[in-house]
Amino acid sequence: MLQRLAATLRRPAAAPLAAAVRCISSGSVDITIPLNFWAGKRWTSKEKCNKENVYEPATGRVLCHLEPCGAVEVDEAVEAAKSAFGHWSKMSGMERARIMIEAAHIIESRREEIAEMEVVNNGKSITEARLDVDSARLCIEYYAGLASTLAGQHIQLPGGSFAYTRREPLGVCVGIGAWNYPFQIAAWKSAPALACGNSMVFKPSPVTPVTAVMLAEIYAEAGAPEGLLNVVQGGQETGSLLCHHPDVAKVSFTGSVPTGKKIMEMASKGVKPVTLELGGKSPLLIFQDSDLENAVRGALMANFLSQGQVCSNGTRVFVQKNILPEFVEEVVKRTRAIEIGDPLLDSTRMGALVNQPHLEKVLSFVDQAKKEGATVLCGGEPFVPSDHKLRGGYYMTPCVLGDCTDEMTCVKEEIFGPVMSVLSFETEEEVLQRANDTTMGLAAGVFTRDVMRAHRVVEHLKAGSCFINNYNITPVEVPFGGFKMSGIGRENGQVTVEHYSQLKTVFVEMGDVDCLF
Ligand SMILES: NC(=O)C1=CN([C@@H]2O[C@H](COP(=O)(O)OP(=O)(O)OC[C@H]3O[C@@H](n4cnc5c(N)ncnc54)[C@H](O)[C@@H]3O)[C@@H](O)[C@H]2O)C=CC1
Repeated sequence: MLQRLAATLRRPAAAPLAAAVRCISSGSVDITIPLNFWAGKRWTSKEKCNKENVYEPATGRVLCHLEPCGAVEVDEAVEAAKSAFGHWSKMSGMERARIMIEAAHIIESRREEIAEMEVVNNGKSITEARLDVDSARLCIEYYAGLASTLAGQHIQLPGGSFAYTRREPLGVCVGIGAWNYPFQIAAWKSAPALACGNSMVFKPSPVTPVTAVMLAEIYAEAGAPEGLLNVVQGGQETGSLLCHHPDVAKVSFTGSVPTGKKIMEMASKGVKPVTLELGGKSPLLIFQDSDLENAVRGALMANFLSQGQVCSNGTRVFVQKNILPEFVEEVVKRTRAIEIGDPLLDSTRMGALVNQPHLEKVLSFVDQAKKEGATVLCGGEPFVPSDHKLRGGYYMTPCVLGDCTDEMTCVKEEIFGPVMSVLSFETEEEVLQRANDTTMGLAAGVFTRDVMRAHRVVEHLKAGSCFINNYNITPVEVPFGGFKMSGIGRENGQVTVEHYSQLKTVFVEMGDVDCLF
């Protein structure tokens, strides 16, 4: 394990390797080895043009260079996946499960190393990165468990004839990921795909190319056939080559709504099924009979995980008028206390946003909110850590906006940063109408002690993932996905098997052919 990491990273000459492996520090990592992976090996890209810098958000340093894959490399990766599909799809569910469980064990043993690389490339706190690695592992374990349960039906027909159904894999699936949960997204897509007997070519976001390759290597080390999970690097051109590829059977995408629409359009040319996990502008409803302590905790969890860069975040926090002052006082106090800084430190609760343009975009939403009449109750400013090496990092103070109204940009548009908009409401009917008044429908939450109200409200919320008295909980056994423009299909849970397999019906005649001619 240590050797593999040593090969992955080039450290400053003075740093003793063993010590450096045990405690990566922000600003100390350079990645020089290739980040593409297919047919069981890492590959450099043949396309030397359009090289892009990949940054370390905590420091603003260049971490590595990304060379996007072109048509030749995409073909090679798809070819490798086709070849692996030939072996993998013929294995029994139990045989596939054994390899997936082994991959989960390797992830467990390399938890810290993977989490550290996620932090270095993404900027989130090490505490959260560890949980993401755990979620990836659990997802692989969960689908390994389901692999041997895939089965069809037997249907008795007249005269002793019968039919049966077979649940078959689709073939080579493509996964395209966003930058906010790089390792976890790769696992959430590959685990159900592989459990169903498919192979996969995964394209991470060009902003966070590092950890998906580690997952591909882990499957290979666990005994998967060469080419089972392949990683090609690149941006929209590489993604579009994958979506249009004639040997690709399905595309599963996580990212923004505008890109999701393009993916669907491209896939439609080949009548390929898509799974789309897109953005949100989710509501969180806090009624006056809530347990206030839990409601405040829920609002913080709904807004500030991963520096607010979470698709399911409940950024429209509707608070019933009577408890608004108390709620705001407590939420602001706790937001001010969030420890911002070096994401590799255990004490840090909020790291750096993913890159400079994104930080500027989030800050401009705060400026716009002020212009439109919202009150900044705390935060919303660039943050410069005292540690000198972090001064080029992309930090901001988490922000709570008060006096918000439904028409404001901060309430209508997805900010994808640590900005909570607080709104006041009076009645259940009113808040439901306002909560549903959006083209998105990824998630929604309600805090109340009234059990009847909780279920009534949830029934009327137009969102794919609803939370009662909690928020942003994503156990892998539970389906996750959106209504309306937040997406199509689901990730996690048993239902996802249906999105990565197809049903074949076999009719069996036991008598003579009843011919009309
Ligand atoms: N619903 C969900 O589960 C999640 C949704 N998101 C959404 O993702 C967005 C942020 O992530 P970004 O990476 O900026 O999104 P994005 O849509 O810009 O990019 C996502 C991925 O699509 C690729 N891509 C871009 N254009 C493409 C094209 N024309 N053809 C094929 N691939 C293309 C990118 O290279 C990247 O890998 C937010 O809006 C957020 O809400 C993020 C995480 C989870």
